[in-house]
Amino acid sequence: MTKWRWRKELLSERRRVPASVRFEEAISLSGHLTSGRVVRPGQTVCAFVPIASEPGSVQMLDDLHDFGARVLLPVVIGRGALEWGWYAGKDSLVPGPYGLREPNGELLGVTALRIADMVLVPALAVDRNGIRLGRGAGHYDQSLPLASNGTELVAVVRDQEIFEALPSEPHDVRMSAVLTPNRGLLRFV
Ligand SMILES: Nc1nc2c(c(=O)[nH]1)N(C=O)[C@@H](CNc1ccc(C(=O)N[C@@H](CCC(=O)O)C(=O)O)cc1)CN2
Ligand SMILES: Nc1ncnc2c1ncn2[C@@H]1O[C@H](COP(=O)(O)OP(=O)(O)OP(=O)(O)O)[C@@H](O)[C@H]1O
Repeated sequence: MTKWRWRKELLSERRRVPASVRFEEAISLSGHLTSGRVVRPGQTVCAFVPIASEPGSVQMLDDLHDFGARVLLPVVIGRGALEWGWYAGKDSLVPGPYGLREPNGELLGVTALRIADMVLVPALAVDRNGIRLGRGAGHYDQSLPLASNGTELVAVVRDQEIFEALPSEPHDVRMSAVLTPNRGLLRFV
């Protein structure tokens, strides 16, 4: 099956998930992130503001922040690597392209993710080898090679979105772990 076909099916599955289930799943994701086993206070985490049916919530960003993590969010500038800005609370988010909400503060440049200890990467699915399927804009595939060695790259998906094998291309950056509501953080070997 092509990447395009996978995306279409995964998105239509996600749209069928009731809001109440998404809400509970977001609480679980947040619980894992602030359990002390995934992120430590003082660490820098690149996160994302979920759109449409993506797993997670703005509350999760607040929880991470209250836990003591420093939270960076992506800002889309053109078609290349993502820019980054600090998350400074719900009220600091402003509308961006594709219905995104983005931080309104200073842009820190594309290399800001070098300071991240962990990057939470939005994904439609991930496979057992850490191959991630995104929305197909290629922003993360261009940004993730700029992260420092040892930075944990974590695909955030629903429990049903881990598959045996997904189509991959040479530019796809492998994830080091996946985070799901019910299984928590699973590292790929
Ligand atoms: N929350 C989030 N932030 C992100 C990404 C993402 O996938 N999710 N990106 C990952 O690269 C970058 C933005 N790229 C994007 C590329 C395409 C669409 C998109 O196709 N949006 C749909 C609406 C959403 C839906 O119906 O599911 C659209 O515009 O029709 C969104 C973001 C940076 N920030
Ligand atoms: N490192 C790169 N350099 C240049 N172009 C790239 C790179 N990575 C991806 N692209 C371009 O982006 C397109 C989409 O890539 P891909 O299908 O892997 O996106 P994705 O990982 O699913 O999406 P995203 O990263 O936006 O969440 C590719 O067809 C390619 O043209």
